[in-house]
Amino acid sequence: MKAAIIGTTGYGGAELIRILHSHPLFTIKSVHTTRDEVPVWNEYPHLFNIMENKLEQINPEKIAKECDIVFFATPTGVSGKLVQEFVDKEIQMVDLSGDLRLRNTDDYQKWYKKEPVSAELVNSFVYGLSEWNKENIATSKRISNPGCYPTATLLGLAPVVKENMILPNSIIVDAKSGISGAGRSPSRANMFAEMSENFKIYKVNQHQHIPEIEQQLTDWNSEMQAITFSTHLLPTSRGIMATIYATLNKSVTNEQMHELYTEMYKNSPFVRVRPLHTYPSIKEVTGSNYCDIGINVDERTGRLTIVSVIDNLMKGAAGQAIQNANVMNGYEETTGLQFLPLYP
Ligand SMILES: NC(=O)C1=CN([C@@H]2O[C@H](COP(=O)(O)OP(=O)(O)OC[C@H]3O[C@@H](n4cnc5c(N)ncnc54)[C@H](OP(=O)(O)O)[C@@H]3O)[C@@H](O)[C@H]2O)C=CC1
Ligand SMILES: CC(=O)N[C@@H](CCC(=O)OP(=O)(O)O)C(=O)O
Repeated sequence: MKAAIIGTTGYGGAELIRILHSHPLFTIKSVHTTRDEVPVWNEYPHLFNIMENKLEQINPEKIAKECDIVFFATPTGVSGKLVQEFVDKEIQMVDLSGDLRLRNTDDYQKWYKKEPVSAELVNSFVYGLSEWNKENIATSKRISNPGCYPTATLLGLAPVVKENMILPNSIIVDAKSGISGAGRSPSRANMFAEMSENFKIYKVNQHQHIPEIEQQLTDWNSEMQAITFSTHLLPTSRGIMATIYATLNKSVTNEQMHELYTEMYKNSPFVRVRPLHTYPSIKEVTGSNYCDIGINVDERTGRLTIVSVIDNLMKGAAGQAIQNANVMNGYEETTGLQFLPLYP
């Protein structure tokens, strides 16, 4: 299948190139920009002598004629508009932004502070949390890829929320992300001198991923209530760790909880539930599409601690986008994604 990438010069676009370049079933037909039509390696010297493509302006007619699938690695507020230029065309779409995830368009307006696209357009996209929405992804041609923090958080919480094992108002998510999560556009807050040897909290109780996480939690279990969700910036390039706390609604042992997680993810090749009393670090998934999860039941407090780690650019963005494209096309979900974590 022939693929086009829009938003190529950003970090998500670069990661899509890294995966698609060696994918056996997709080839990169065209890569797009709103800036100069220069060879990709001008923008990304690490692709010198590897990728000959020139960046091209975005021409929806031409892209739809030449390609079978288009990936939008474009900012929120941009994707929603671009997608509308493709809806009347025969082409599969995978969008990495937040524009097509929230079914309640008032929520979008409130949390993103931008004009939403129509609910009809949002509803024509399937939410691409690959592990838990496979049937819908397989029969769709339009995927709205989850946010990076929601991916780590939701994969961590799914077993206990679906099995109704926690108090509905007790979820606290303490999440941390590497700086590439903020994209490639420079900002003062993300400069080396600001971020090296530093650790910051940001968007306190205001993060735009809160309604996305709550939407999925209540889809799974209508009892679920508002969550507390805090985001922090780590002085690393990649990686997300979500440390999640929730109060159990009954007495459960560590062994029972571990069995539940292992059972629920036994058919999910990218989710690795760690053995009891071992916990993942972000470096153990860097460069790969894995989400690694460690759990612990604190018998003293009756609370569950869940640690969920991903690479924000892989399982949190481009990796999951390709996983969804695989599922959408009936390919094995791991195709072209079997990267080992890059360690150390
Ligand atoms: N970084 C991450 O870890 C994650 C990102 N996401 C989401 O994925 C999307 C891409 O993220 P990321 O790669 O980090 O973002 P970047 O800011 O790094 O890149 C976005 C790219 O979009 C292109 N772009 C900007 N404005 C327009 C426009 N008006 N029309 C067309 N293209 C435009 C730019 O390319 P050019 O200037 O060449 O046109 C730019 O390089 C975002 O929506 C982000 O929220 C989701 C999960 C994780
Ligand atoms: C580290 C960092 O700044 N991360 C970004 C993730 C943004 C993102 O992925 O945006 P959408 O999913 O909403 O499109 C943030 O916290 O806003």
